[in-house]
Amino acid sequence: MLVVNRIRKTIKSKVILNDISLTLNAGTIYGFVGRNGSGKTMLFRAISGLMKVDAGDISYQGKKLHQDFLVLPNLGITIENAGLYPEFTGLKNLQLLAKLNRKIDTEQIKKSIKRVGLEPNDSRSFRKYSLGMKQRIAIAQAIMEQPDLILLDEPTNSLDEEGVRLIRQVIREEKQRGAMILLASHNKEDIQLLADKVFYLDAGRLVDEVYPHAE
Ligand SMILES: Nc1ncnc2c1ncn2[C@@H]1O[C@H](COP(=O)(O)OP(=O)(O)OP(=O)(O)O)[C@@H](O)[C@H]1O
Repeated sequence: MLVVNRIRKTIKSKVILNDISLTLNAGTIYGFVGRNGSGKTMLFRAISGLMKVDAGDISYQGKKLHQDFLVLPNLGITIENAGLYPEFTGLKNLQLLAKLNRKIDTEQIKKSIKRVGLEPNDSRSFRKYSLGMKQRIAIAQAIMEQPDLILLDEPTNSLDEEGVRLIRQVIREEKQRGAMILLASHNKEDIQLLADKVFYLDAGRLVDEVYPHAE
């Protein structure tokens, strides 16, 4: 279980996250919606541990972030530019990242690349990838270690129709595997089709909890 307890964040006197509390469970997809700049990405950064909050706390399986661990363990995330090297292939990039945790081997990395519809042995460097391919490899990286918690920020952005279908299927499979998934998206269909529960953010505040199939 992930518990976000009254977190606040102010940057340059602007309140970015305003007293946000959430209790989230495994095997569930949570949708986060709201206008540009409403705080979805910042909330994900706070939950992952990439950004410290000014007040409140975040705990996962009873352990506190920044106290018991620096970043959440067993976390897959697409929000950052994943730190991929432009000169290396997608596979080589993921192999380098996988070395950090030493949890998976090349076969498992290749499987993850295939799952998002890319060719693991593609010899092109990441620099030459199209926007959609970059998006796919970021998702492959987020899921490759079978994390318990997956944070996806606009995962279907810049994907073609087939890519959107495929990535939605991957997200469903990850849920079935038991992962907790946080999904920020401006794509209404993503939210309606995938989310079990939806939170609405407005100017850093969690204003509403809405149900995706209500409309
Ligand atoms: N590096 C930064 N430094 C200062 N303020 C920032 C920074 N990044 C984002 N912000 C501010 O934080 C607020 C929340 O931004 P955030 O990126 O979380 O919004 P979002 O809901 O993800 O938006 P979008 O729908 O455009 O992705 C905005 O007011 C934004 O200007």
